[in-house]
Amino acid sequence: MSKPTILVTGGAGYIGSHAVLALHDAGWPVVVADNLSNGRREAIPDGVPLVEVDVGDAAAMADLFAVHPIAAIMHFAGSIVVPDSVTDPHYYYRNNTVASHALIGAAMKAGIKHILFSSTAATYGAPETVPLDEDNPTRPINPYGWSKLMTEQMLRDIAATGAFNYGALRYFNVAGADPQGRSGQASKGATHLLKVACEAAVGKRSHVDVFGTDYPTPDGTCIRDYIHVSDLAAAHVLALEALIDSPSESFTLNCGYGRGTSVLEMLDALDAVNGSPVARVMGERRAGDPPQLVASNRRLVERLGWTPRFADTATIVRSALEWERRLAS
Ligand SMILES: NC(=O)c1ccc[n+]([C@@H]2O[C@H](COP(=O)([O-])OP(=O)(O)OC[C@H]3O[C@@H](n4cnc5c(N)ncnc54)[C@H](O)[C@@H]3O)[C@@H](O)[C@H]2O)c1
Ligand SMILES: O=c1ccn([C@@H]2O[C@H](COP(=O)(O)OP(=O)(O)O[C@H]3O[C@H](CO)[C@H](O)[C@H](O)[C@H]3O)[C@@H](O)[C@H]2O)c(=O)[nH]1
Repeated sequence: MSKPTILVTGGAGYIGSHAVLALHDAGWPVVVADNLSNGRREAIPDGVPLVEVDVGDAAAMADLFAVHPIAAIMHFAGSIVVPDSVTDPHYYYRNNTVASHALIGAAMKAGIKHILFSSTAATYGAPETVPLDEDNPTRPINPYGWSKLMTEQMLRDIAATGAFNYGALRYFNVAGADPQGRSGQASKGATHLLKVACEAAVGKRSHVDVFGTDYPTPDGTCIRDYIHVSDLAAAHVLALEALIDSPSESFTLNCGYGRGTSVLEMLDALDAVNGSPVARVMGERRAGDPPQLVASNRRLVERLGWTPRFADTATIVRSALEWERRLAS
């Protein structure tokens, strides 16, 4: 039987483009909705239609749904920089929460029955203990985390009426690039640690700043759970299948490896792969950074049968560096 068509919002962006590749590789028809505010047309494979649209524009989304027979939505579109959400919370609530509300309304009118949502470990705030399972209290410490948690709440309440089922995937720190070199992180003004460090490795920056060396961690720098973007994309395909197979069940799942890596450990791994050290400047803490975020992925593995393929830190770093070299060449 042929597969139904999936709408990927934000499919021209970093993670969304990897999900588009995973769907496309597995034979799912895909349509991308992206306003290209932070995405790249080149990230979308040939043959996949791109509709340039703001997902918060309900009328434009209704037009899209009238033209394309969409069975399910993977909703990646949104704004992602935590410090920006602190300086401009109004914009973050608009582009994340309000736009999602409009998209959900248009999807309901079009009779779409499955929504997979990009949520975040930022919904947990600054937890006292790790690893975190999905029942940990959600107490965001920045507007970005709140904007995502509010969207989760809308989905939960509306799904309870039977309108659709949904999956909320709470990503931990997404890193790396497509092992075949077809996509990677390309946005300008990058702020993510490995991306910034790879830019320094290829000479686009003079150094990488280490934000805080006095955290209560073994080496004093923050600990995160870095997940390879292609493993995350594979989890999305499994989650989509679960939503379609069990239309009365919704779920919230952490996406990480259950492994903590400090900032310095990540930079050491890059130096090893690069073969020469990237200059580091030890600096002050960055506002809003929790000391540690590590996932328990027990539910993800049990619920979806997810098996990571690219978890090795050197593999993550190598793919990110190769992509950065490709961008620089
Ligand atoms: N990168 C991470 O580590 C991380 C971690 C947790 C959650 N997430 C979530 O994953 C999703 C994707 O993140 P990413 O890192 O790929 O970011 P990204 O900026 O590369 O991709 C987001 C895409 O959405 C598009 N977009 C933004 N607002 C839009 C709008 N209103 N209408 C249409 N398109 C719009 C952008 O043009 C871009 O292509 C986001 O929702 C983000 O919050 C990311
Ligand atoms: O140049 C840099 C960039 C980052 N860091 C440090 O590296 C760690 C990771 O920072 P990132 O900016 O790469 O990622 P965050 O942990 O801040 O946030 C990411 O993961 C979160 C969930 O864990 C959210 O989902 C968010 O959207 C996503 O950007 C932090 O301790 C940060 O202080 C540096 O030392 N130098």
